[in-house]
Amino acid sequence: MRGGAAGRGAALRAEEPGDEDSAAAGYYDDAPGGEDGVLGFSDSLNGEVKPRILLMGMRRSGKSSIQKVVFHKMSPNETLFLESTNKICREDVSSSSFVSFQIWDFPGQIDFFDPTFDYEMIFRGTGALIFVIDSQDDYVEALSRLHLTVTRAYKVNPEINFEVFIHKVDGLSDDNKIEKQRDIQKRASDDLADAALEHIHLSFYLTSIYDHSIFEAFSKVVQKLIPQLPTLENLLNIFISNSGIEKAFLFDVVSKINIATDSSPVDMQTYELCCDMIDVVIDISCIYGLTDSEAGLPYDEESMAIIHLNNTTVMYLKEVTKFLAIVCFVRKESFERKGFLTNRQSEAPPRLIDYNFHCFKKAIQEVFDVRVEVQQNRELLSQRRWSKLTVTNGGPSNPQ
Ligand SMILES: Nc1nc2c(ncn2[C@@H]2O[C@H](COP(=O)(O)OP(=O)(O)OP(=O)(O)O)[C@@H](O)[C@H]2O)c(=O)[nH]1
Repeated sequence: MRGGAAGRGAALRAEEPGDEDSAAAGYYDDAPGGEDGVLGFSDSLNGEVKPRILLMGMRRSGKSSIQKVVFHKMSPNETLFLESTNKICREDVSSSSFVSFQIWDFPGQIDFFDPTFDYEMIFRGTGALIFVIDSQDDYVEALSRLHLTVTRAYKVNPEINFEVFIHKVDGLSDDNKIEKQRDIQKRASDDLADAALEHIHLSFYLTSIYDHSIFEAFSKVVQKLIPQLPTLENLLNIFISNSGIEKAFLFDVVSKINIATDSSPVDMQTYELCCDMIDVVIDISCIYGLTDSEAGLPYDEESMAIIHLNNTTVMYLKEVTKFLAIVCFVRKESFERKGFLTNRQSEAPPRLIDYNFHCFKKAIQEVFDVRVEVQQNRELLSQRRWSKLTVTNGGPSNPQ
């Protein structure tokens, strides 16, 4: 590895979920503020509205494991010791400028008829519903649960993206995986067709926490919730075509969620290499980049790494924002191409890729600034509406 992962001390973390084990009994803790990461439903619509991703499915299907592996860097083997979830656990993920959402982990077998379970309130603010099916288990009951959940949720909020994770496929042969997916997909669509709801779209993914498939699937779920996705893709396309890059990914460094990529096809191996490179950078920086007094993950504007592979391809990682990194695959000759010459003879011209990256980073910052501005305007507007409402309802300017 050349270059270095030299970033220091930047705060980089998904918000801690709180301790689920300490949650109160019942489906949820309805104390305002939702202590311990367990939602207080009474305050669920207050504050910043973040898209909600729900993790649902049968008991022991792997919901909590998915959350722990993707967002808490838990090693897959450790999930063997996870206790069963017995109430809804909410976690805020605000790790990047573009990725900001809440994950709600549900206990298996939620009872929709339980009066304490206000499913309308939950589904109303939901962006994506991930239904996890254990592929190593009998899935007949899971499919009827999926049908019930989807139809209920759709009635309340037809905008929800329905994502089905056919999970734990690590124990299956390739043929078996395809066969299971085909069967589950067919049965789920038939159930919807029987209820005259064939227009509800379900997306299916084969996942396992023991490889990168879970990160890839989660990335696709999250990408659908990023309104700026087409802009990001466009910027990546411009960047790669002007720099001779073959493939570029924008990653959230903490979760290794791929926020966006250029429009050329993605293959699993490339994706895995990117994840490995992020791990290398963060791990090396953690060990050698921090002094004793510093805490947290060492990642900042100086973080970068260059790895020369043995097939004349170069991997190039660079910090884009506090939480995002770009990872590119570029041929050696394109990587070494120089940009324009400066007026000063003594100065070596910069690498083209570095110069173009600089422009790309600026453009991303602008997209982010617009997002912040829109959010601020929205907040201002709702504040004005709110104050108008309170004045009209009994304030001094009430004409009656
Ligand atoms: N082989 C395999 N096992 C998995 C995978 N994901 C989770 N598991 C195992 O499945 C078991 C149940 O996982 P949990 O995450 O506790 O399941 P859950 O859906 O949250 O369960 P409840 O909280 O009871 O609803 C654990 O022993 C995990 O190690 C996977 O991808 N492959």
